[in-house]
Parts: sequence; structure tokens; C-alpha cells
Amino acid sequence: MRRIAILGATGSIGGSALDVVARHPQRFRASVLSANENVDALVALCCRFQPDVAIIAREDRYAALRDALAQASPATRPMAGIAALADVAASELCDTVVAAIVGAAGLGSTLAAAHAGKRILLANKESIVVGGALLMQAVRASGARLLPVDSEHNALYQCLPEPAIGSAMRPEVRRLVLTASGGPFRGWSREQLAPVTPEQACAHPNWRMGRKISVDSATLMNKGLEVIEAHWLFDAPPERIEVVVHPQSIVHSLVQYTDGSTLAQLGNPDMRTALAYGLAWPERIEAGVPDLDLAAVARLDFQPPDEVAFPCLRLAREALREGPAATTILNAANEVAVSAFLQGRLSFLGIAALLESTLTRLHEREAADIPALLDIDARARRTALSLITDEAF
Ligand SMILES: NC(=O)C1=CN([C@@H]2O[C@H](COP(=O)(O)OP(=O)(O)OC[C@H]3O[C@@H](n4cnc5c(N)ncnc54)[C@H](OP(=O)(O)O)[C@@H]3O)[C@@H](O)[C@H]2O)C=CC1
Ligand SMILES: CC(=O)[C@@H](O)[C@H](O)COP(=O)(O)O
Ligand SMILES: [Mn+2]
Repeated sequence: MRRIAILGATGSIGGSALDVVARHPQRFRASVLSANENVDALVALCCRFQPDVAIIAREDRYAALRDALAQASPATRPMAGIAALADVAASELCDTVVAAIVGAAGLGSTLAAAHAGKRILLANKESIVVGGALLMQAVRASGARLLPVDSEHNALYQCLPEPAIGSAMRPEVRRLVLTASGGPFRGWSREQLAPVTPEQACAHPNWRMGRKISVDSATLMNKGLEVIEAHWLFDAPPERIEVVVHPQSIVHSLVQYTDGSTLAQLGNPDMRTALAYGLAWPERIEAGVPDLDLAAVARLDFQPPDEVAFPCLRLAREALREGPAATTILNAANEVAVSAFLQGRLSFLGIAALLESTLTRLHEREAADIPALLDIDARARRTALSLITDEAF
């Protein structure tokens, strides 16, 4: 029986992971569940899954969690705080960690799971964007099994020769091709993009996801983060990672080989496929996802990304070339920008502009350890916030 810690259990990935877990009670037990602030949703999950531990990241919500669990799920121990997430991810309470927290807030628990040699199902792409070098070092040193569940990287993993992770990309792999849906504004001009609202940006054409990643998909920053993620996961040089827009989100990504072969992984856009793959690897299990009906899909289209209307992809590639300090600044400024956009304090086009200005203002280009990365992250957040407050955008 695998004991699964689902960090970010109340979110979109968390819900899909729990759906797969519930389909296989003989194989999996959700032993740890976490949320940031949503006590009611966390307690409802505890009633259903009876985990050993429930963690609320916000310490000010601890008493509410404790009191509710005492009534609703007394066998579940309440805990609180970011440090508790890391401690539990590294503990005997779990052998598998689903890293499904949104944002760089997931870095500590993902790293702790890696150092402790756990199986990690990585959805939390921001943690590898910020701490990629250190995370991969920890995975190699501990023998942790890192299984990407971001749909594109899961597709690449399925199409690459073993070992896909932990050693240099093989020379017979010519390039990795990440597919991008293009988001809700595919084909739009900058003039059309200027007035778009959070509701429009969060209406992804193919996937039901949390609001932050939905906005990232709309700006193409999601694809920029995914290029960085692919670089670290597969030790792929940036120039061997390509992005192609594929509006149907049926081909999840492709690997091109030197002999002219291109391997792709296809499926309906449903994250339960990647999560079931990661939970059961190397076996395959039922995920509740309907079979792909290619005749019903009818056509698969591909086109180049528009990096003029959507500059975030270019900004991410530039940051990747500069190094971990720049990708940390990019990610932090993006988290601030998306949050401000969702609150109506920044325009859609202001997101990319804010990233560019924050990257220009901060000159750190060295970040060798976690304290240095966290310091850069904090300063980038302060800089981006002050730019918004100064109404530079
Ligand atoms: N959704 C998807 O289909 C995909 C998502 N991903 C990635 O997976 C991650 C999760 O995405 P998604 O599920 O959509 O996000 P959601 O916003 O739906 O869920 C986020 C989860 O993280 C928790 N959380 C939020 N902030 C913090 C924090 N500061 N500390 C601890 N926990 C926190 C939330 O708790 P609470 O409910 O209390 O706020 C919630 O459980 C992201 O990195 C995303 O990029 C990757 C591929 C696909
Ligand atoms: C499901 C998933 O992996 C998301 O990252 C998805 O790919 C977002 O779609 P975009 O291709 O629009 O960024
Ligand atoms: Mn993805």
C-alpha cells in the first residue's frame, strides 16, 4: 500500500489526485493532506479520506482546523505551518508526495521530499523553476524517484528513453517539443488583449485549473515556466526545447530523435492520466479518463507561438539563459503580477511589462543555495509590488 501525501489537496491537482487514489483503495492511501487556508475544504476531505495528518499552511488557521477535526475526523492529527509541510514530506508518514501546492511556496516541501528519497509527483512547476539545480542535485544524491505530472513533461517522460531524469539528455534525442494550447486568447492582437478581464483569462479552452496557472496559460508564461522545467528535469539545453501551439491539447508533447522519428503522447486533456501514471509507475492503472476518440477529435492543428503579442515566453527563455537568479526573479515577479491582475490592480499586458521591469531593476545573477534564492525571491516580490504601487503600470 503506497502512503500518499497530497500537498495542495484542496486544489485542482489535489482533487484529481484524490480521485485516482479513491479508485484504487487496495493500492493507495491518502495519509497526509494539506491546504493553505481553506479549513472547511480540508476538513471535508479528511472526513472522506481519513488521513493520519492534515496540515494547514497558515498558522493562524490552526485552531479552526484542530477544533473542526476533533469533531469530524478525530483520528487525523492537525498540524500547521510551512515547516510542518517540509517535515511531514520527509517523514515516515508517506512514501510518495504529490507536490501540488501553487507557487514557490511549494519549494521547501518538494526539496524536503527529494532529500528524503521519496517518490515525488511534481506538479508544482514553480519549485523547479526556482530551485531546479538544487532539486535535481537532491534527487540524484538521495535516489528519489521524480515523476513529472505537468502534462507536457509527463508526456516527454513517457516518450524518452530510460533513465529520462538524473542523467544528461541522450545525444540521439534531437529536441523536446512542448505543446501549448495558446490559451483563451490565441490569435488575439495586443490591442485586443489590453482590456481583458480575469474571468476571460481564467476561462481556459481545454483544462479546468487553478486561477494562477490559468492566467499563466493565457499569457504563455505557463509555457515559459515549462521550458525552464523541461531544462532541469531532462537536462536539456535550452536550444533543444521547442514550443509549438496545438489548440486541441490532445498531443501533450513530443520527442524528436536523430533518425527522423518523432514520438508523442496523446490523450484527452485530463490530469488524472498523468497522476495515475505517476502514482502507479511503472505499472498502468485505470484513471477514470474516457478513451481518446480520434475520429471525434477529427483534426490536430499546430502553429508557431506569437511571441510579440505574448512576450512572456521570450522573457522566460532569456531568464533561463541568465541562470537561477533570473528565473527566481521572473517567477516571483510573475506571482505578484498574476495576483495583482486577478485583484484588478494590473492590466493583462501589465503582467509581462512588470516582469521585464523587475528583471531590469535587480542585478543579482548568482544564487548558489536556498537562502540566496529565497532572498532574491523576497526582493523581487518587494520590487514588483512597489512598481505596481507606484502605478508604473
Ligand atoms: N491544475 C492543473 O491542471 C495543473 C497544475 N499544475 C501546477 O500544479 C500546481 C497546483 O495547481 P492547481 O492545482 O491548479 O492550483 P490550485 O490553486 O487549484 O490549488 C493550489 C493548492 O495549493 C494550496 N496553496 C496555495 N497557496 C499555498 C501556500 N502559500 N502554501 C501552501 N499551500 C498553498 C491551496 O490551498 P487553499 O485551497 O487553502 O488555497 C490548494 O490546495 C501549480 O504549480 C500549477 O502550475 C501543473 C499542471 C496542470
Ligand atoms: C494541464 C497542464 O499541464 C497545463 O500546464 C496546461 O498545459 C496548460 O495549458 P497551456 O498549454 O495553455 O499552457
Ligand atoms: Mn502543463
